[in-house]
Amino acid sequence: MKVELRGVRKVFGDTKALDGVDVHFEENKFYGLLGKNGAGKTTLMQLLAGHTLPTAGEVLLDGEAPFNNRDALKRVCLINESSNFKRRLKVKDVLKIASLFYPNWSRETAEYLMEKFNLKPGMSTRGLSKGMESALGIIIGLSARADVTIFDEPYIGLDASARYMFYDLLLEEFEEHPRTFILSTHLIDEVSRLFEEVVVLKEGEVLFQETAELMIEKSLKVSGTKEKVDAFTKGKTVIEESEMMGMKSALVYGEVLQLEDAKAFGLEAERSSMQTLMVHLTDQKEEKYA
Ligand SMILES: Nc1ncnc2c1ncn2[C@@H]1O[C@H](COP(=O)(O)OP(=O)(O)OP(=O)(O)O)[C@@H](O)[C@H]1O
Repeated sequence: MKVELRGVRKVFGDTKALDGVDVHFEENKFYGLLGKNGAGKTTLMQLLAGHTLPTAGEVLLDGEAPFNNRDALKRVCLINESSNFKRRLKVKDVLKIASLFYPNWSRETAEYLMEKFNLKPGMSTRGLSKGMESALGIIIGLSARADVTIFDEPYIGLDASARYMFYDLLLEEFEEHPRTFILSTHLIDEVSRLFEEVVVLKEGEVLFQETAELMIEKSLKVSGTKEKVDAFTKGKTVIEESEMMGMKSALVYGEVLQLEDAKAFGLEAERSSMQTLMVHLTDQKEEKYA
C-alpha cells in the first residue's frame, strides 16, 4: 500500500501541529518516525489511521483518503501509547473484536504473542497493568497483519526485557510477513537497528527523510587536540562540540565522511548513535546541516 501526505497542515486552535508536510511511506519498509515532544508525530499517525482530517492537504492510502473509509481503514492498524481499554471486557473479547475488523488477522500470531507476554484470555481489561495494556496493544498490532502497521510509543509500562522482546517480535514479523511498519519512539537507540528509513519531524515540518544507514554515515564524532580537531572540521558542519585542557571533541554532520580520513589526521573517530544525532539535530536553531 502506497502511503503519502501531500502538503498536509493540521491546526488545533492556535497550534500548528503539522505545517506543510510532504512525506511518503513505501510498501514493506520499516520506518522510524522521530522528533521531539510536540513535533507532530502522533498527529501524523492519527491522520494516516483516518482518526482525524487534515486542515489542508491530502492524506492518501493507495490514492484514497482514509477518513470515513472503511475499506482503507481495514488495511491500517494504529496502536497508541497506551490503548486504554476502558470498557469492561475480557482479553479474548478484545481480540475477537479486532479479529472481526482486520481481514488478515492471524489467530496463531495472537495465541503465540499471548504466551510470550503472559496474557490470559479470561483476564479482564480493567484489571490489566500498564505493561499488560501495552502488551495487548502490541498483540493486536502484530496479529492484525495490516498493510500499514503503526506503533506510537507502544511500550509504556513494559520493562526493558519485555521491550526487547517486542523489538525481536517486530523483526520476526517484518521478515516473515513484510508490511509497512511505522514506529514512533523516544527510545531510539533501543530500536534503531530495525529502521530502514527515518522520517524526522521538527515543529510540525519534515526536517528530513533519509535511510538509517546514510544518516549514520553522515555523522562523525572526532576527538583529539584542539588544533587538529579545528583543522579537520574546518568547512564542515559541527552540531556539537566540547573542549577541555587543550583537547576537543566535535560531532560533524552533513556529508558522508570516512572514519579513516579523520584517523589519518591523527584523530580518534567514531560514528554517532542515532539517539545522539537526533538530540543535536532537532535542537539546532537553523537547519544548516541539510
Ligand atoms: N487534540 C489536540 N488539541 C490541541 N492541540 C493538540 C492536539 N493534538 C496535538 N496538539 C498539539 O499539536 C502539537 C503536536 O502534537 P503531537 O502529539 O502530534 O506531537 P508528538 O510529536 O506526538 O509529541 P510527543 O512526542 O510528546 O508525543 C503539540 O503542540 C500538541 O500540543
